[in-house]
Parts: sequence; structure tokens; C-alpha cells
Amino acid sequence: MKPPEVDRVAASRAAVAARRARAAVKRAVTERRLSAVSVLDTALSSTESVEATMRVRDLLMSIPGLGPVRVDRVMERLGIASSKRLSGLGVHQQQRLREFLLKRAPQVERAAQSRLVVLAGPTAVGKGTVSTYIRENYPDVLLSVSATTRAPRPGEVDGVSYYFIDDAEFDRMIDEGEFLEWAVVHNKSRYGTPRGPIDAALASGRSVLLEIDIQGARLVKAAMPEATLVFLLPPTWEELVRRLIGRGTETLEEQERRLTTARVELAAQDEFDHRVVNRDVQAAAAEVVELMQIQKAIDLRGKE
Ligand SMILES: Nc1ncnc2c1ncn2[C@@H]1O[C@H](COP(=O)(O)OP(=O)(O)OP(=O)(O)O)[C@@H](O)[C@H]1O
Ligand SMILES: Nc1nc2c(ncn2[C@@H]2O[C@H](COP(=O)(O)O)[C@@H](O)[C@H]2O)c(=O)[nH]1
Repeated sequence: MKPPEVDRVAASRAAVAARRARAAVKRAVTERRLSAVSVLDTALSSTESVEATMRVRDLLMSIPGLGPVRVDRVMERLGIASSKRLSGLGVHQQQRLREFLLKRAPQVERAAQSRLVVLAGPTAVGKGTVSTYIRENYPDVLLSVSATTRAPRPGEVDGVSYYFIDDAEFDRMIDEGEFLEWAVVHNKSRYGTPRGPIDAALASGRSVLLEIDIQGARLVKAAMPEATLVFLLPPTWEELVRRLIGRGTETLEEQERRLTTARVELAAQDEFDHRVVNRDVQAAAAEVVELMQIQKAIDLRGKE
């Protein structure tokens, strides 16, 4: 009979080997060498397999484009506890998970391919606030700085909030093809996305966030179909009005003009790839960033 110490060493070696094997499977799913559905199928066909010992949460987390917030939501919807392993799933849970993996994987993969995310939505929904939060908390993301012909608001900084330029300079930039897109917004001022910094960032593998209006989002999608369009929604219409009035940066007439545009814009939300409700700035920012896999990259560092 082996002494207990030898058993303990062998068990610990086996645990390390199993952890490494699970990590290899997760990497293969992340790198798309293996589909998540085939991992589930292997787990269900052999209780002795490495796959059978994987947690459902880890499998979902390894899918490109799915981050912790979405994974928690999906697991809740599928009725699967976060500690559950693939081998421990009931028949109905297996079916629901399989259907989810089959239905959602292509959409998730499309999102994961895109490092260009466009955040649009009605006036005062919080696009600027959420984008600023992302700029300050996720330095890997380049937040595009637009050019505009509108005057700066108090506190806005040229080159950070916008490039504040006059009509002649805006015309020159249009003529020389320097904009990825541009539009007249709220029937008043012109706004445009400079193309150069975006091309450079994407070429170097960085993710890029554009915070622009809905016409601009449509133009970007037409020029770059791989872009992911995100529509930011207010919790309610009343809250949107409260935010616009509370911001206090527009005259009454301008507020009315913006709310008129907002009603039309809200009707366009179905054209977008994703919708995010801005109840809480930090949570909304995390949802947007998940689409770029930035959060995922951070989570994976230092794990198995
Ligand atoms: N989650 C939130 N909860 C409460 N207030 C918020 C939230 N997000 C943003 N706000 C507030 O709502 C107001 C409008 O936000 P912001 O200026 O970011 O909107 P916007 O969508 O960029 O507007 P616009 O398109 O008109 O430029 C600001 O006063 C901001 O502080
Ligand atoms: N089409 C574009 N729209 C843009 C761009 N930059 C900002 N915007 C949008 O304009 C409105 C008004 O912004 P505000 O700062 O005056 O309140 C808002 O919806 C922005 O998202 C752009 O480059 N192109």
C-alpha cells in the first residue's frame, strides 16, 4: 500500500494536469479551433472526458465576444447555476444550452470580429458620459474625437471633446476625403469622424469606439460592414427628458428640437446589432466594452 503522502502528491499532479487540459480546451474555443457546441457534445458523450469536468460558465466565457455580464445573464436565462459543470447538467439544461450555443455562436463571432464599435442613441441618453467612462477606464480603446462646427460648451476642451472647427475647415476636410462619415445633426451643426486615427488604430490591432448620431452609424455600417452598431437606450422616455433638462446645456428651443429628433431616432433601434439600456454608467460601459473583448482579455490574464 502506498503511503498517504504519495497519494496526495499523485492527486495534486492529476488536478494540475486536468486544469491544464481544461485551459487548453478553453483556449481552443477562444481561438476558434474548436466550437463550443462540440465541447458540450464531447462532455455529454463521455463523463470521463476533460470537457465533462468544465464549468458551463468557463465554456461560455471562452466564446469570443461573450464577457462576464452577458454570461451571467445567459446562465440565468438558461436556468443554470454558475458553479455547474457540463457533466452535471440536467436534460433540459443540456437542450437549452445546446440551442443557445447553436443559435448565438455565429452572431457572437460576428461581433468578435469587429474591433470598431459605434455607439449611437437619442440625445441625452448618456452616450458622451458612457464614452468618457470607457476612455478613462479602458485605455486599450481608442475613443474617436469628432470634428464639429458647433461652439464649445463650458468645460469642453478642443482636441479632447471635439475638434471645434469653422465651416471652411469642415468643407476642406470633406473635399479632401478626411471623414469616414459626416452629418448635419439636429438640423443645425455639422459633425464628422476623422478617418486617419481610426485606420491607424485598427491597423495596429486596437479597438475603436465612435460616439456619433444615428445617420452617422448607418454611414459607417455602409462603409465598414464589419462595424458593430450599439444603440444606447434610456430606462424610460421620462428619464431621457429629465437628463436633457438636467444637463442644462441647451435652450428650451434647442431641447425641443432634440426631443423631436429623439422620437424619430428611437424608432431606428432595430437596425442596430445590440441594444444597451443606460441605467448605470459603469454597467452600460462594461456591456459596450464586452463587445470588443477588452474585458475578456483582462479576465483571462492571470487565470489558468
Ligand atoms: N446612467 C445615467 N444615470 C443618470 N444620469 C445619467 C446617466 N448617464 C448619463 N447621465 C446624465 O445625462 C445627461 C446627458 O448625458 P450625455 O451628455 O452623456 O448624453 P449624450 O447622449 O451624449 O447627449 P447628446 O447626444 O445630446 O450629446 C448628463 O447630465 C449625464 O450626467
Ligand atoms: N454623425 C456624427 N454624429 C456625431 C459625431 N460626433 C458627435 N455626433 C453626435 O452629434 C449629436 C450632438 O452632439 P452634441 O455634442 O452637440 O450634444 C450626438 O448625437 C452625437 O453623438 C460625428 O462625428 N458624426
